[in-house]
Amino acid sequence: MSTQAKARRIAVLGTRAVGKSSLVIQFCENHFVDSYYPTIENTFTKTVKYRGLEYKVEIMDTAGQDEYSILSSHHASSMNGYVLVYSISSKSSFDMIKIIRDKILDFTGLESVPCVIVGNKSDLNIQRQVSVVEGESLATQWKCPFVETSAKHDENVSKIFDLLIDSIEKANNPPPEEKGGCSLM
Ligand SMILES: Nc1nc2c(ncn2[C@@H]2O[C@H](COP(=O)(O)OP(=O)(O)OP(=O)(O)O)[C@@H](O)[C@H]2O)c(=O)[nH]1
Repeated sequence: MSTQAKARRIAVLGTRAVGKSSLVIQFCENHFVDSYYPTIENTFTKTVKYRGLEYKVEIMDTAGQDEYSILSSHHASSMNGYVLVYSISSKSSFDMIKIIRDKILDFTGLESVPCVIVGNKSDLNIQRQVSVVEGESLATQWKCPFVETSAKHDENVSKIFDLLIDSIEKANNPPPEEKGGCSLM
């Protein structure tokens, strides 16, 4: 017998042409779009199973942001979690996710939010401008997961959403804090 799926809202953010739509389309519709059509805004829904529970995930694919574009309060505050995408072949797209995260924190007034850092286009290794170590150290700094993906080759795409749901659930149900010195035997 299945219980009702939990609803979770996720925004996919990053600068232009890093592959946000390609990742979402690969995840939800299992194909890769080679051509480039700038997105205005699209919402996709997919039911995923995670740790035996069903989640109805609403994924908002946004228009590419830059340092000047205003992140709407809709994108920034009504979400359960965020996918922050850069392209491994673009250093400036990596710098942009730091600006976008700052904007989210400003909007929400929180010190941290559930997010996953995604270095997309891992198939373009020959054009790499951002090392794996740079991605990993940002993730360590932000205490969030990091994954390199290829929407083109369908590598690690579903992992993005597993990692993010895991982070969202951990943020919603934090493990009980260890109480210093005193434990119940
Ligand atoms: N080689 C390679 N190309 C990719 C990959 N993902 C996306 N692309 C290509 O990169 C271009 C931009 O992809 P989109 O998915 O439209 O990028 P976007 O971030 O949604 O772009 P905006 O809507 O402008 O913000 C397209 O030509 C894609 O085919 C990938 O993993 N590898």
